[in-house]
Amino acid sequence: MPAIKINVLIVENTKLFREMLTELMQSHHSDTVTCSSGAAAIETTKHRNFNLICIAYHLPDMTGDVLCQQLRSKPQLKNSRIILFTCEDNVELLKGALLAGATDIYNKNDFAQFQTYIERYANLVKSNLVGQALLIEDSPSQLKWLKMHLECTGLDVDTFLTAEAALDAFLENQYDIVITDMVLAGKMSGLNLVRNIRRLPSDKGLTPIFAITAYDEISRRIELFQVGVSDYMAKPLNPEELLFRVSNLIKQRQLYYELANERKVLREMTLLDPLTNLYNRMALNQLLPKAIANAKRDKTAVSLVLMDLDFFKRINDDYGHDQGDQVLIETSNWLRNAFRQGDLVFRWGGEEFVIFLNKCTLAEAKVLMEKQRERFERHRVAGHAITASFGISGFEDFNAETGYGELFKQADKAVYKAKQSGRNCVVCAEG
Ligand SMILES: Nc1nc2c(ncn2[C@@H]2O[C@H](COP(=O)(O)OP(=O)(O)OP(=O)(O)O)[C@@H](O)[C@H]2O)c(=O)[nH]1
Repeated sequence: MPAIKINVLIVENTKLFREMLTELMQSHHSDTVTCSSGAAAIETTKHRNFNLICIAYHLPDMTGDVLCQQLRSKPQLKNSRIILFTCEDNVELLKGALLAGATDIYNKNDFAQFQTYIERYANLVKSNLVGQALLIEDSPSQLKWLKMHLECTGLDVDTFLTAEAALDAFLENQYDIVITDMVLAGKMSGLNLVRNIRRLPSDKGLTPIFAITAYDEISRRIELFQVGVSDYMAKPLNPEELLFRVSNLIKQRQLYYELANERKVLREMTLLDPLTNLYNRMALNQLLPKAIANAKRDKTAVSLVLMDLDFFKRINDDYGHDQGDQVLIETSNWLRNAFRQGDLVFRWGGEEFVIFLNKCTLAEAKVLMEKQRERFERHRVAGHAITASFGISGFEDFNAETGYGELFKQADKAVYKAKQSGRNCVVCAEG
């Protein structure tokens, strides 16, 4: 059974477009009602709720934004998605429609875009989640209601009225998400339950926690995030929003596991540096010659950077080896997130890193590395002021015999020059 039934109201007086929309909605098994005027839509929604309303901007008796405003004022349609359709690109008109309460606006001439939107919406609504949820709520009726909605998505749900009992279950079992009210029946509050979970070592402590609260004030929200909840919603809960948010958290969690597993496999293959989790020298020897040969074949420019931290030995000598390690770890985390997909970052050894920049000319690489150099200058790394020197080589001449070995040699010479020139600078190889 799908978690949420899609009820659609289509307000459109052009027969062809009305039929196109109806067909699309029915292909996703939604209940569809059609009207051809604003007045008919107002009448139809007198006592009915729709979670999706599609309105043509030009209706025989009113414009779509006026109808949108009237529908929005009905309490049962407060949270509906209202989509307006127009053929016009008039910015003021579009702005007015959003102000009137439209969720989004689609151009009638780009039906494919709307099809994609509906597919995504339908997939999310009907998504079959696989996982185990721990649900804690002190009101038995609310607990039953929440359990029913969560189970409709495919989740297995264990329920508890108190945090104490829930925590015992949490320690014994493997849950993909914890959904908890903040005010609970026992002595332990929802906040304390979150604190207890976050304190746990290992992956258990990272389980997504979704908080439900009766009080939606800024200070409470900040408090929730501070103790470590992943997301929250204030009562009264809208089941559709709740399920989307819960589904997002579970998918993020699953993605995290997939990445963690991938990393484990790589480490086992001894391609990752154990301290920084960056690719190591062995990975470099496997990946770089191939990447450079591919670039040559595709005639795309690439650049190779050698980055060497300046006076790194002093950190070890003055603050200890652990602090030195922290600097290396934080530097690696920076570098890992600093470049585009397709670029590769390696720990070459000690405090030396190699960065392969795909589809990047020497001039572009210089600008990028200048930014990284400034970043070191501006921000402390693991609490320490440290700078770095960069040597860059690149190839744009695709007929030349230059391969990985030559590029590496040139970058190495350039970084040597950077060190000789006083460090904290970027030097490009002369070719
Ligand atoms: N903490 C820590 N230190 C390391 C690691 N690998 C290498 N080192 C240290 O890194 C230091 C590198 O020192 P040097 O080669 O003199 O380089 P530097 O002090 O950065 O000086 P310049 O490169 O000339 O600016 C040595 O003291 C190594 O022991 C590591 O994994 N962790």
